[in-house]
Amino acid sequence: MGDKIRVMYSEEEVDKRIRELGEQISKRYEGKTVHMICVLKGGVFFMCELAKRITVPVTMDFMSVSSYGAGTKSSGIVKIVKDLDQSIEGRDVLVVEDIIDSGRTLSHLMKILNERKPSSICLCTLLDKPDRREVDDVNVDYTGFQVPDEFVVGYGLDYDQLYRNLPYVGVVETE
Ligand SMILES: O=P(O)(O)OC[C@H]1O[C@H](OP(=O)(O)OP(=O)(O)O)[C@H](O)[C@@H]1O
Ligand SMILES: Nc1nc2[nH]cnc2c(=O)[nH]1
Repeated sequence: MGDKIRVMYSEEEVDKRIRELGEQISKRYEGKTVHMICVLKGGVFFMCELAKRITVPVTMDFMSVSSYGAGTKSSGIVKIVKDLDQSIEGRDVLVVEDIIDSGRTLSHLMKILNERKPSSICLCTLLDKPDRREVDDVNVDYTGFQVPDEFVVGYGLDYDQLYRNLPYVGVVETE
């Protein structure tokens, strides 16, 4: 019973990479407080693990967005389903995502957040699928892994809401 999942990045590989990202981010924000914004739901697992590896002071907020899609294709118009609880004006913001695919969600979201006048804003994603990009204005500051054009699950990423809790990144094998 259940789908077969092929491991793409093991728990150990993901943990190691998150530690490296945590070190880089801690250096960049030395002397500052980093205000981490998690894009729900997929970003939650990465956000928690990354936050534990950051050594400068951290505050957190959460946001949920959905794309107005035409069919299955994202239009890139982002509707805010749950907005941030706090203002980001004057803060050093780090947006944390699980995956960037077409780039449409983040392109739109970063514009919305920039209008709120943060002191700085960076984007960190666990996974990036550059081959799928449809927009060219998404600047990714920190990437865990670049992945090929396969549908990945685990570490926050779902398939029909399942598999988010897998402690590794994998691909659902269809036979
Ligand atoms: O680059 P794009 O093509 O715009 O796709 C990326 C978006 O898709 C995923 O979210 P999803 O809509 O699956 O929501 P979820 O995190 O709640 O599963 C991911 O977390 C990004 O927000
Ligand atoms: N779960 C999942 N969600 C996505 N959203 C965009 N690309 C992907 C993917 O590969 N897996």
